[in-house]
Amino acid sequence: MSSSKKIAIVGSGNWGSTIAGHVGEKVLQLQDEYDQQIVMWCKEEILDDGSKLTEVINEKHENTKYLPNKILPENVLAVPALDEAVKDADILIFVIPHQFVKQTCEELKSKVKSDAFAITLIKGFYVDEETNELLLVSEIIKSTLNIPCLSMMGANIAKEVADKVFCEATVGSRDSRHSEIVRQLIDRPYFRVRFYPDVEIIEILGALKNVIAMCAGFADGLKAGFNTRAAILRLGFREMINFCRLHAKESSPDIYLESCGIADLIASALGGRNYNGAKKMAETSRSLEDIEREDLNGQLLQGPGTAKEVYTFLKGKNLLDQFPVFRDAYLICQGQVEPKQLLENLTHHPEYNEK
Ligand SMILES: NC(=O)C1=CN([C@@H]2O[C@H](COP(=O)(O)OP(=O)(O)OC[C@H]3O[C@@H](n4cnc5c(N)ncnc54)[C@H](O)[C@@H]3O)[C@@H](O)[C@H]2O)C=CC1
Ligand SMILES: O=C(CO)COP(=O)(O)O
Repeated sequence: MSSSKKIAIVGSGNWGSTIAGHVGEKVLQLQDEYDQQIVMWCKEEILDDGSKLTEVINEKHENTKYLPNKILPENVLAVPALDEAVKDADILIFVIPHQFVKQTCEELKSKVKSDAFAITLIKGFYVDEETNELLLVSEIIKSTLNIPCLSMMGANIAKEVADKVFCEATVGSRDSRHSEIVRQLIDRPYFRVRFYPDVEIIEILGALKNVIAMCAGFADGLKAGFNTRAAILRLGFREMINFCRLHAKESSPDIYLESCGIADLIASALGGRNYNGAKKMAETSRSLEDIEREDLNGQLLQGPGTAKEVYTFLKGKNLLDQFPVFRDAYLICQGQVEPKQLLENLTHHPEYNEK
């Protein structure tokens, strides 16, 4: 790595733009160690008034579509060409909706520096169709680009981070040099980070909480009592932990109590987009696809796609009965069962058979 490290943000949505601004401000304080310009890959779009999104971002220093009314530091440069954005980057921060990861990584093949490293902030995963095993975003980045990949997840609703409201996050890293760089770039008095070696579990928790947050939304939309809503979160969290244990039995037990675990679930179930979308669905009977398309102005829900992957994985392992909250979340998203079924099925949850 050269002495002045270059940073590329692969993504420019609601969280992508927020983190670009966050890191942009931070490198101004760090001076010589980091290139002072943050390059942010922005998939080009023509806005309603005919202007190009990248040009608007670079002229107004505001992502008017995905992070309106938040001014970005002037050292954040939106770049429409993916290969140009990552060229010479030493640190790549991946923050696109998970459904675009494979295609984006394919486009990046052989385009990144061999001694670069990546960190994923993306909440979602795939299931490999042949093996029925999880295919994590960090693994796709690692295997396609041939560079190490860390993960960072936590209770980080973008708008609040952009407003500099206190939050924390959990970073998965097995390399102390990379950890130190992430600490330098992210950690601030209002954004504290903690480190664990469990890159994969951190990432799986970040994906799973979107599904359980949707269940909280279904329950709230149905005006379930506070006790029932709490039960959904507890049983959902239990299923998250059990799901993680299917993947890696040796994770640090404390990881579930970190920001990437219980805290992200709480934040998302109080005010995340997946929660809000699911609540609207239960209240109005509009489909999640319609809600996403009509109400979110291009921002994307990660919960429905993840619910499908989780369902496929559990079905392939004949474990659906052990995970009724995850099972019902998918069936509700598909319109195959009514949201109220989720509440009715709680009484038969396998938790009650154990002790
Ligand atoms: N928004 C939030 O509060 C948080 C989001 N995250 C996670 O970060 C990831 C990215 O989320 P956001 O930045 O909020 O995105 P977003 O929900 O704002 O999505 C819009 C972005 O998707 C991009 N996009 C659309 N089609 C694309 C394609 N074919 N290829 C690549 N990009 C395409 C758009 O250009 C735009 O930048 C997600 O996995 C999300 O779960 C994590 C923490 C907080
Ligand atoms: O991940 C998030 C907060 O940590 C945001 O969740 P949503 O995508 O549901 O808004």
